[in-house]
Amino acid sequence: MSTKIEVLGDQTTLIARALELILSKIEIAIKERGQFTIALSGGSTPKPLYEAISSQKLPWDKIHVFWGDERYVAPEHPDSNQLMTRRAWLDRVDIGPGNIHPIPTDEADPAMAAAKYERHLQEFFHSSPGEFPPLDVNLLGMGDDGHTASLFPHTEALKVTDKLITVGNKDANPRITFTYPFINSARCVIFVVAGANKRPALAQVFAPVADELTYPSRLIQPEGELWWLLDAAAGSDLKKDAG
Ligand SMILES: O=C1O[C@H](COP(=O)(O)O)[C@@H](O)[C@H](O)[C@H]1O
Repeated sequence: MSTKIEVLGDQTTLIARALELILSKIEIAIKERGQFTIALSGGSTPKPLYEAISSQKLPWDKIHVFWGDERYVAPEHPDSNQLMTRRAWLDRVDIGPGNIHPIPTDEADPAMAAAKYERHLQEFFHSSPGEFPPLDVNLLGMGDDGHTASLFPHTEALKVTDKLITVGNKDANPRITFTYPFINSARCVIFVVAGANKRPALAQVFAPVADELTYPSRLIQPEGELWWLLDAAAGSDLKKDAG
């Protein structure tokens, strides 16, 4: 694993750097493998990034978009990560429906939806149960409690290591989420984190010793590249080079 931490001045610089990095990964992936696969994060931080991506001229037919987590709500619900992404990015570009891979939220039981998305990923990547196929980029945010995707502190989802997708839990509300081993199988994981409220959790995520069940973002240790892109409000206490 190679870890790079970049502390950017403000949110505009942070988003510009995230865009630059993603564009470089798109170019490499399409050149080397003919397509680019990305899993997106939800929350508020990535919205301007998605807007910035939507203004690029890209080979949309070669780009496949997945989500790393989703609230268990209908796609038109204001809390839906899919809705936010569609409004900020996907509805603004000429990307075909076959390239958009939303997390299903219409099963009677969230566990059935998780299993359905897992099967969809296995079909897309031609992988077998137990295999962890690599996405080109897994974009992540981090909550001020140290959660990432919908891997919340001290929840059952943190124990799931034999699946790609599982059911997360936020204040007794189900969510669908990538498991941490699946996130770790990505070629490149990019955290984009902004705001002073993230500082205490970041200090624990980068501490030499801390509990992974309390700070789930510590579980993200991909074999490939790991990038932490932080604005100064979030990251000014951190050293820029983790080796
Ligand atoms: O709950 C969520 O929040 C995290 C962080 O969101 P942010 O608003 O602080 O940027 C996000 O990564 C995750 O996808 C989302 O479901």
